[in-house]
Amino acid sequence: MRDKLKKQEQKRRINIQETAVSEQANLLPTLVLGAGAWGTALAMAMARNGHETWLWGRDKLHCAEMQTSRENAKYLPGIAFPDALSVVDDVHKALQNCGHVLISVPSKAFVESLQMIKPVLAATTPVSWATKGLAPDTGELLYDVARSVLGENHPLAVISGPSFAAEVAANLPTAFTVASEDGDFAKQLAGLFHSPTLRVYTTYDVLGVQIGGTVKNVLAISAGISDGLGYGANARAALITRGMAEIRRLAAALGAETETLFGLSGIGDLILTCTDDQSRNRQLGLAIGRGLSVDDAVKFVGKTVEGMHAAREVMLRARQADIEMPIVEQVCKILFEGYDPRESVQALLCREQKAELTPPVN
Ligand SMILES: NC(=O)C1=CN([C@@H]2O[C@H](COP(=O)(O)OP(=O)(O)OC[C@H]3O[C@@H](n4cnc5c(N)ncnc54)[C@H](O)[C@@H]3O)[C@@H](O)[C@H]2O)C=CC1
Ligand SMILES: O=C(CO)COP(=O)(O)O
Repeated sequence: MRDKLKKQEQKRRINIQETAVSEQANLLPTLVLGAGAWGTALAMAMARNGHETWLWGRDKLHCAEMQTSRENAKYLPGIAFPDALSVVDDVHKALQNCGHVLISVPSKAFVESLQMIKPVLAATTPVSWATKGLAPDTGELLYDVARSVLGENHPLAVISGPSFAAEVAANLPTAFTVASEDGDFAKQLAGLFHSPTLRVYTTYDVLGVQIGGTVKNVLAISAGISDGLGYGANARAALITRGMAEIRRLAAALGAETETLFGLSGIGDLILTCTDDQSRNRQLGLAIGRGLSVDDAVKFVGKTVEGMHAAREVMLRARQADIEMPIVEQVCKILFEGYDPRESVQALLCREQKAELTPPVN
């Protein structure tokens, strides 16, 4: 009886996989721009589903190495590329022939990537990105930046959620969210990734997903600082919870759905990055808390730390919206004004007494 059930389950799984692969096979290839950790892991996830995926990186030598070794030894060593993944040299040709572009570069290179694809891309090719952050200086949401550079005709989507590249590449169970105002595109994009190890949810709330994914990086720096100072588990939990209140205030002020912030791209990613040492934002905070100067901590981590880039812009958006974000404010003071992390924690503790919840007014 047990064997029969096992066989039925195996058959069901094979059927699901075959359906997914045959549906995806009808789609034109996806071009992933950015051969760092995340771009590569996402490309591998699609290719494992049988979807033809092209990976492009700006570093020609790195790309040549990947073509020969069939792995990204620089960012994800020891994990072989699936057959459906190819590393491409000619980005213009790939842009002209792909069915979808996924941008996975750091936020500081996002506009540059859009400007590169704009003149070459067919008029209605969908564009998605996995970049987390805001436009440098202006603090604009990347969705707005993409609309303004690409115009109205390209369906757009954001990929976000609690997902370390190394774990996705290693095929460990993961869930994340795809957000788009175009429901069909959201479903199609989610389908490219969805597999027995990768659950992909869809939403229309592009605003909430972007805010959660951006602010959690700044908060992960604060959690790292607190842990680096040795302040303990209570302090970390307080920072995560009060940090969540800051995300919620900013999101509400900008018009996002509160529910999104309690989903994968909000609390999910906040917990992940504030608590696990794989997070580069947390690593930066830990190094600062343990006594390194900000410059030395940046060198020590030596990788993309989006919270460092987003902190000022998040604060700018908070001031424009006239809301308080005291943890983000203290992170900015430590990162850019030379504040001692201990003074900053004191400043947070010495804030006036507040109610967590007040009774509703009749
Ligand atoms: N690594 C992770 O686990 C995750 C990363 N992300 C986000 O994905 C984005 C990319 O991060 P990672 O891949 O981790 O960074 P990374 O540091 O591993 O790689 C970034 C890549 O972008 C390339 N790059 C930089 N400027 C470029 C440009 N102008 N044009 C083309 N390529 C350029 C670099 O050469 C490098 O290969 C970030 O916004 C990050 O927050 C999101 C979720 C998970
Ligand atoms: O966004 C991430 C996981 O969801 C990666 O976090 P870090 O950029 O802090 O490593």
